[in-house]
Amino acid sequence: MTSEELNQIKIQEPSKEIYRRIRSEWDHMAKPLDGMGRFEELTAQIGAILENVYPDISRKAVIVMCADNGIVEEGVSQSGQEVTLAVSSFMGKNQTSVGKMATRIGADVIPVDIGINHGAQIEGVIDRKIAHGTKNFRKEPAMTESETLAAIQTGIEMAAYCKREGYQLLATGEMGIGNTTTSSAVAAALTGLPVEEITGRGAGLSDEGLRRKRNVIIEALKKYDLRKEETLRILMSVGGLDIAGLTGVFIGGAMYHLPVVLDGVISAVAALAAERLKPGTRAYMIPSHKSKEPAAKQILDELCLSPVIDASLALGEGTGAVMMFALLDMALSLYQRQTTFSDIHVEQYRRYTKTQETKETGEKSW
Ligand SMILES: O=C(O)c1ccc[n+]([C@@H]2O[C@H](COP(=O)([O-])O)[C@@H](O)[C@H]2O)c1
Ligand SMILES: Cc1cc2nc[nH]c2cc1C
Repeated sequence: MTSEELNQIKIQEPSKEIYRRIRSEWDHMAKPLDGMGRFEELTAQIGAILENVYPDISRKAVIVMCADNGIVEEGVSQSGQEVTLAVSSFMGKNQTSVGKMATRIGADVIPVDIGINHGAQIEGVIDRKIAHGTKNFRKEPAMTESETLAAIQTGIEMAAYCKREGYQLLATGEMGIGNTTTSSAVAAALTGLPVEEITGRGAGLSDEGLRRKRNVIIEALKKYDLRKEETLRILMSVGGLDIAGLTGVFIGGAMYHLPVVLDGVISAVAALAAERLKPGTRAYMIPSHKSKEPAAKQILDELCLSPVIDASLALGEGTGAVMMFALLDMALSLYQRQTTFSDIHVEQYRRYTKTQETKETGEKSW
């Protein structure tokens, strides 16, 4: 994919009419007004995206982008790159955390090798390797422009594949040692927020390691002199193949009308990159949780996405998004098998306040 081809992609809005109808259906149900809280809004958004007043989300998949990061050489993570291969190999057998959680609720895990630093073909992992990991961004840009665009294209193609396979709800996940460093660097460059404020300990790091991680990012941001609006150059310089791949999954979700549930900080950074590259993509994003990593809250605020789970999760792989799958399943099962006020012979509750009136008309601006 060329940057020109990326520029030409058009994102349409989800259906406001279906959104309004679903909000109104929730109001007919025998329950307090807005009793299902944020889930009324989120299920309406899912229906609007899938263009169905009674959306079916029985087929769900989490696309897990697996890749290595050259910056790990600088001691920004507790382990080495070999752990990416080790965990990804188990993921191919559905034996990591996300596999266990997804199996429990009948969702599929689709691991993608988009850049693991190893030559082996991994059983159960889709081989879309673009490079054997990225370069060490302290010394040179993490990726070339064509690698970055190829990673975005891979993500878009994975969303297209899921659409063809009949999935109705996607989630983003990743596995890659060092990717909280790349995520914090991309987050700082996209938002202009101070590195100290948005860089955490990732999978686990000593005080000295955290100081080193912050300094490496500060130094790189000076070196590349990135402007907030240069999304592609930011991804290339200090990002990763997994982040760029997930950026593509968000864009693909919007192109093929599939809702995409975010996971943790890496997903959130990719979501912001997607919205910056293709404004309007945000309307297809479903928040899940607020990661323990400090950048997550700031990025979600920037996207005006409000997570429903606040449990200091920091596992990655798409685990928090799969938890959200279960919650959405429950909310929709209630909606689909609804008992209405007329079923129980009680008059429907009315809306009185101004905000309630807005909800009644179902006005939604994405
Ligand atoms: O999802 C998150 O918010 C999250 C927060 C901290 C760590 N992780 C996971 O931990 C790995 C990155 O940690 P690190 O310390 O190597 O940058 C990577 O494989 C992520 O899936 C994930
Ligand atoms: C073991 C392990 C599993 C992971 N899953 C996602 N990130 C991870 C990081 C580590 C270190």
